[in-house]
Amino acid sequence: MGGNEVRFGEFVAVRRHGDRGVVAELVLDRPKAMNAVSTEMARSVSAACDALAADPGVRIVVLSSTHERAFCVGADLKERNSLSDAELVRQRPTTRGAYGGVLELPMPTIAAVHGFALGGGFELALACDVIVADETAVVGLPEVSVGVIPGGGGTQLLPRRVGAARAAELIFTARRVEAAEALSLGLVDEVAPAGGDRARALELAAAMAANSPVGLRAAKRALRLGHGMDLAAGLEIEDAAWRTVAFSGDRAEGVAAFNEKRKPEWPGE
Ligand SMILES: CCCCCCCCCCCCC[C@H](O)CC(=O)SCCNC(=O)CCNC(=O)[C@H](O)C(C)(C)COP(=O)(O)OP(=O)(O)OC[C@H]1O[C@@H](n2cnc3c(N)ncnc32)[C@H](O)[C@@H]1OP(=O)(O)O
Repeated sequence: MGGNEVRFGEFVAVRRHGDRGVVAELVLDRPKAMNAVSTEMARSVSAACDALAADPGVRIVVLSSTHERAFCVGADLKERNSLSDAELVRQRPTTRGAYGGVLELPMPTIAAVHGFALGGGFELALACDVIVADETAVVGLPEVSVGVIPGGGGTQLLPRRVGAARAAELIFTARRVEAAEALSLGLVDEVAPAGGDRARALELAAAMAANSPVGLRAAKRALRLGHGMDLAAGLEIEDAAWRTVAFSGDRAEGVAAFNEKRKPEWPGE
């Protein structure tokens, strides 16, 4: 891939975009296996997420793929075929680290999906806040067709996106959903022209990254923690998040910049 990137193992890279690299792109780069999530790949995704979460200079993360026909095809079924039961159990915390790592990134995340995003591949996208697809995207949770269940958060994240009944239909039928229907069902949030998912995701990321990094992270906390709560409890979550920005340098700079009619220079604290 070249350019300004940091590699995490053989199959994952992080590239930085924008002035001061405020947008980080976490790139799935295992083209020989359509980005199937092996133990090694999960370890690398987990390590990349740990590094991004700890970097205050990263305002937005975009999850993308170098494979021409796939975002990610899910768990590595070849590797799984060779694992003993004990090895499968031993391997799960590593894979959990990858899915939990993406889900728990403290800054807004955008998945750029083209081609196949199936099983654990779509679950990685579901762990992001926004999913930008292109016209070639085909998404789904086919796990029950191979004798397992969506084990990367899909049984919990999908209903939160499309409702319990539609999530049940999609998981029980194991069917694949093409881009136009995926958009109509709310499985993805935008559909760009074929080949345009990454460019659109980076464009969206740049627009978000122009805003206060403190505000972005506090708003994500409120959205994530409050989702599904009753209104009173959710408002308490919002109040707690508000307190983390109310006395921040970003708030002072944002208000001053507005009144001085200039672009803010966010201190990020
Ligand atoms: C959020 C917090 C949660 C915390 C808990 C987290 C716990 C962590 C553990 C969970 C991990 C996720 C688990 C997940 O839910 C389970 C799964 O993902 S099961 C797998 C689901 N995926 C699939 O079923 C897709 C399988 N593949 C296909 O259907 C087809 O390959 C295709 C993608 C539709 C493409 O079809 P074709 O174009 O015809 O191409 P081929 O089929 O010939 O494939 C090309 C080449 O790629 C290999 N390949 C494809 N998919 C996989 C795969 N999943 N694993 C390994 N290899 C794959 C295929 O074998 C071919 O290889 P070749 O034969 O050429 O060597």
